[in-house]
Amino acid sequence: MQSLTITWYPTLISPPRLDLYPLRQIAASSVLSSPTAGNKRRGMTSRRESASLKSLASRRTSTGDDDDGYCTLVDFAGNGGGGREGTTVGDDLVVLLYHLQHACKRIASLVASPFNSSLGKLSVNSSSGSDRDAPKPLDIVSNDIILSSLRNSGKVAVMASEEDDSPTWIKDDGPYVVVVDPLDGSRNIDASIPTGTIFGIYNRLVELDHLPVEEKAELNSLQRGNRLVASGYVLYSSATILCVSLGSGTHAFTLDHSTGEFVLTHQNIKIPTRGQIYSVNDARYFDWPEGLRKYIDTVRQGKGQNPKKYSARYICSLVADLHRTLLYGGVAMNPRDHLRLVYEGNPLAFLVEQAGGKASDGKREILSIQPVKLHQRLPLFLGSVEDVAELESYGDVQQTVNPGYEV
Ligand SMILES: O=P(O)(O)OC[C@H]1O[C@](O)(COP(=O)(O)O)[C@@H](O)[C@@H]1O
Repeated sequence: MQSLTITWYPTLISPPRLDLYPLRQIAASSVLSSPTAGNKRRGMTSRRESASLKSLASRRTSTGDDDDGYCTLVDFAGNGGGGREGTTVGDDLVVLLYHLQHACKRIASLVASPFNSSLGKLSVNSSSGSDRDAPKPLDIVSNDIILSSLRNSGKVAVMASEEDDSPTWIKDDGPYVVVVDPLDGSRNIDASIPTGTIFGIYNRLVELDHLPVEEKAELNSLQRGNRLVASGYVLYSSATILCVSLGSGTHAFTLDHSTGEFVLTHQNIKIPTRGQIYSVNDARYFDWPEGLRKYIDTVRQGKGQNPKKYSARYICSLVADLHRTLLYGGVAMNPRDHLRLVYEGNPLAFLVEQAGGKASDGKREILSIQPVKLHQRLPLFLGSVEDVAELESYGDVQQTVNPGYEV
């Protein structure tokens, strides 16, 4: 992949390396803490009383309840919030999350920067000859930002990205594998339409350590979605929202620009079991199979299992369309083989299932599909359990006709 050197106006300083940084100090460090609401508490724990940090952490519950109600992502994860049932979130994962969220803040400021508007418009020729869309400079810069954050974390063995033909091996003993779409929806960026970063985190498969680098990089990246340790997205919109699952529930944090922190705003998101919204590019109606047409015609008229007339919403930006679906219910879909299993389908399916929803390719559960190649594409149906199940019951919902759309 081509690399690009671009100067931009950074609004946030680079973080200190936290690879071996004791986790409990992350929450206490004055470099990382917010200067406002949590100030008093953090100041209290910064030095003299660092020994009492552990007791402070245990006072704050894993549900994210805090003495002043201000709970950052690092506080939440560092205090065990959202870990798989009966387990806490390990220090390594918190360090990795810290670096990832910092990278996303940098991308957020880039996406919104008046000095980089032209970056959204250009396309960079991809030399790979693959069937992937030509990346925009912003895609490449975002990719570089994520890669450097993963390197700095010291916790990642391999990164597999939409922007690279093959996975990048980073560190032999990194405990994690990260799959990522650094900037999804960038085709719309010059119109300031919301975009997003999507990521998934797996454990490194130690049983593959003896293999040549290229081989183990690829096999580590092709893990089934049901092996995900964590996944998330960051939505760059009117608010910048980081939505994550660490294996128990789906939680969203909103960027507080006054402190530069992601703050817990939506704990334990539950997708309504039924919605009243469908989200799809329905200009493709005449290329759809019979089953999908019937389903959409039925719910539009209020003649489905939910006897209400459905409404259409389609931003054409996957993270934004999914975020709305998580909150309001319904179904977000792309019925053609377009979205990628490894770094779009799986991470989003994990979030949807952790929020009590359903994720399907129209026939199979997304998380059960064994990926066979990094940039594998598939149809995607995500949303409310009952809506996705009803849609699947029409049988023929995957679009196989794909004339090659220009827009
Ligand atoms: O053209 P369609 O089928 O409506 O696809 C739109 C989808 O493609 C995306 O833009 C992703 O495509 P890329 O990964 O190629 O950028 C999504 O954000 C959006 O949901």
